[in-house]
Formats: sequence, structure tokens, C-alpha cells
Amino acid sequence: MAEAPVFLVEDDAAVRKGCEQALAIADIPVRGFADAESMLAALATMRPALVVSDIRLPGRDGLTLLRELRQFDRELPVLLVTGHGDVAMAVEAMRDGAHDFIEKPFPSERLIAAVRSALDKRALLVENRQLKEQLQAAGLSALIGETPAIQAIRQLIGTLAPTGVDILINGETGSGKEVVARAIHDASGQRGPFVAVNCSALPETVFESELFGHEAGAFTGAGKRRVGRIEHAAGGTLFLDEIESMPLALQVKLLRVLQERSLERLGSNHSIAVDCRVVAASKADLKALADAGQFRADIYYRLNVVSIDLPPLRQRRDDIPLLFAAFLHEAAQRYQRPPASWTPADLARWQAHDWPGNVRELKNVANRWALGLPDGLAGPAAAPPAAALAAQVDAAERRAIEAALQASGGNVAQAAEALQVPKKTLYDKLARHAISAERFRPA
Ligand SMILES: Nc1ncnc2c1ncn2[C@@H]1O[C@H](COP(=O)(O)OP(=O)(O)OP(=O)(O)O)[C@@H](O)[C@H]1O
Repeated sequence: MAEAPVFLVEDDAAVRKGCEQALAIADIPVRGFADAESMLAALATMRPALVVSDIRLPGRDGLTLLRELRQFDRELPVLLVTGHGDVAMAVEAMRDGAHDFIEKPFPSERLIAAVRSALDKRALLVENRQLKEQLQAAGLSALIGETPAIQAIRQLIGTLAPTGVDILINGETGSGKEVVARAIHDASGQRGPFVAVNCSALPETVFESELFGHEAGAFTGAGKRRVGRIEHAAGGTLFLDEIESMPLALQVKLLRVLQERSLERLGSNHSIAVDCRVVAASKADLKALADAGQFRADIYYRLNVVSIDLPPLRQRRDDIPLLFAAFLHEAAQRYQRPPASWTPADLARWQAHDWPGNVRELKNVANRWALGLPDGLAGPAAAPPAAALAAQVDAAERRAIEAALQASGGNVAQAAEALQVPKKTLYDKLARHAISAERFRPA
């Protein structure tokens, strides 16, 4: 789309020509008009980014024109050009919403600077409006983001949700796994509830009865019969967050839920049919845990049939402004404050930050910002010193080998297996990096 031009209204042909040339040289598209009428007529077919107008025009004073323009579009910035002695009128115009005024005669740099500042303001207004529209379209509770990664996930959710298939969501802490799980539930058309269980938050003993329920007197202190969370999710979605923390003993029972869709409450041998979809989330590499015997491989393979990988925020930085605006809007409403603004420098700092806590960390910063507190982030980090790619790859290889030897206690065969390379290859690399496996053997 072509950039919107600046409309310039000036009855003095020589001045008009000079201004047009100065703006064109500065790469600012411009259209000149000799009077207000022809400019107003052009508005019917073209939207300018800014109107620069002489305050004294034949047949119409600048103030009247300003009011007409503001009725037409309140966001359209107007820059007035005044003659000597028109300052009082210019001040009144500013009060009526003019962006700025410049006094004749002016050097072309002054005109260009004033035009650029007005255009910047216009761009910010337009951007804010677009953000607001996107937020309204997305709905605040929904998965926010327009980067290709999030769009692809949204599409996947749309496809998978109605099928009722179990789903595994992988992603770092705070990256939005629960938001994705809820979006799946919302798009599924299921009528039952969304029941979220954090597998790391409960002590193992409580966890079993919490999840599977128990019969009266099933164990000391069991009291009355209790229906577990899985049964509560009937007709809906059971969301198992941090599934990597589920005790191994309970994973056996979970496997039955996943495979046979049935469970037994503690203290009962009566099978109850399970009627819910399971969505599990993990921030750990479940495959690696399964390989290391810390997670049941059969559950991993069962869940991993359909998985969604949620990238960390640092890999979808273009979503930062949109997410920030959403959280700020939400916080402003909660705290009943006008929404706080931010500068391009603030945004640059947020774009440069690595967000180890992902979207949750960004949300915390937005909440602080809404209260007028500093974000607590340092300025953009200095770029690491450049090194040749080969040297960086070499260093990374060396670190990986040393870590594998450390883990295997200096056993080269085991380290080779962990690194998935033939033993011979590892011996060659040890020689090349002058690493001695001896060094890692226990004394
Ligand atoms: N794309 C998103 N759109 C809107 N809000 C989001 C998005 N991603 C995350 N959030 C918000 O960020 C916070 C953290 O998200 P969520 O709890 O879903 O992360 P998580 O990956 O499940 O975290 P954990 O691994 O710690 O359980 C929540 O307040 C959530 O509402």
C-alpha cells in the first residue's frame, strides 16, 4: 500500500512549490492545493496522513478549516503555517486540536521536522487503534499473538479441538500452555468443565485421592467418599499441568485412564468409565526423561501422538507489543486507572529482553507498568563478541562432550551412547579437543 501523502494547502504558488520540493527531497510524499475547497474535495477519494495548511486562506480562515477537518477525522493531525502576528490565532488553533504551528518564513528543516513529528504521532495513534481492534477480535481470555508460530497453533487448535483426541503441549514455564489447553477446550464444543490439575503442586499421598477419588474409609482419615478430579472432568477436559512431575506409581494408573478410559477410586475395585479428554503439559523433555527411566515411556508415546510445541516468547518477539498492550489494558481496568503509555525506547528494551519467564514475566512487567512502576529490566544487552561460526561450534561440541563424560563418570562408551555417536567418533573428538576421559573418572 502506498504511503499516505501529506496534503499541503498554500495559496502562494512560490511558497507551495518550495514546500513541496523540500518534503519530496526528504522522501515525504506530498500533494499541494491552492485552496481549502480543492483539498476538501480530494479528501473524498484519498486519506492524507497529515494536513499542512496556511492559517490565512482566501475565503476561509485556518481555524474554520481546522474544525472541519477535525469533524471529518479526529485523528488527522493538522499543522498550521502562520504569518507574522498570527500567534494568538495559532495558540487558539492548538487549543482546538492543531498538532503544531510554524511561523513564516521558516527554513525547510523546520518544516520537515514538524511534519515528521506529526507523522510519528499519527503512526502511534494508528498502531494503538489497530492493537485495540485486534484485542477485541481475539477476546481477552484467548490466545493472543499474530506471529506465524501462534497463528499455526491457533489453526492446529481449530483442527484438533473437535476431534476429542488427547494432546500433549510442550513449552517453557509461563509460555501459555494452560491458555492453549483452555483454547482447545473452548473450541471443542464439549459441554463438561475444564478441570486443571498441577501435578507438581500436590504431595504424592494426597495426589492419588485428589485425582482418582476414594471410597469412604479407604485409608486412615479418608472420611466420606470423594469423587476425584478426573471424574469431575466428565464430558469436558482434564488438564494435567507439569505432567513430568507425576509420581511414577500414579503414572501406571494414568496409563489405564488413557488407554482403557476407566479408573478405580482408592479403596474400590469397581471400574468407573472415564469420559473426558486429557490435555497434558510439560516443560521438560519427556522423551529424555522416559529414556532416563524417570517417566513412563508408554505414557509418553501415548500422549505424544498429537503434540503442540509452544515456542518461548524470545522466539516470537513480534508478539511482545500486542501481548503487552493486552495486559496493560487488563491491568488498567483492574486498577481503574487510565492506560499507561510507553515510548519506542521502552519497547526496544522489551524486545531485546530474553524473557526467561516468558509471557508470565511480560504480564508481571505490564502489571507493574500499569501502576507506574519501572519495569526493572536493564537496557539492551551488549551483543556478545563475534566469533567465527566454526570456533563457536567447536566450543559447543567441547562443552557437550565434557558434560556427557561428567555424567558417565568418564565412561567413553556410555558418553558416546548418550551423545548418539559411535565410540570411535567420540575417541577421535577426544583426541582433537585434547580431552582426557580419565579426568572425569571418580578418584
Ligand atoms: N498467548 C497468550 N495470550 C494471552 N495470555 C497469555 C498468553 N500466553 C500466556 N498468557 C498469560 O501468561 C500467564 C502464564 O500462562 P500459562 O499459565 O498458560 O503458562 P504455562 O506455560 O501453563 O506456565 P507453567 O509452565 O508455569 O504452568 C497467564 O497469566 C496467561 O494468561
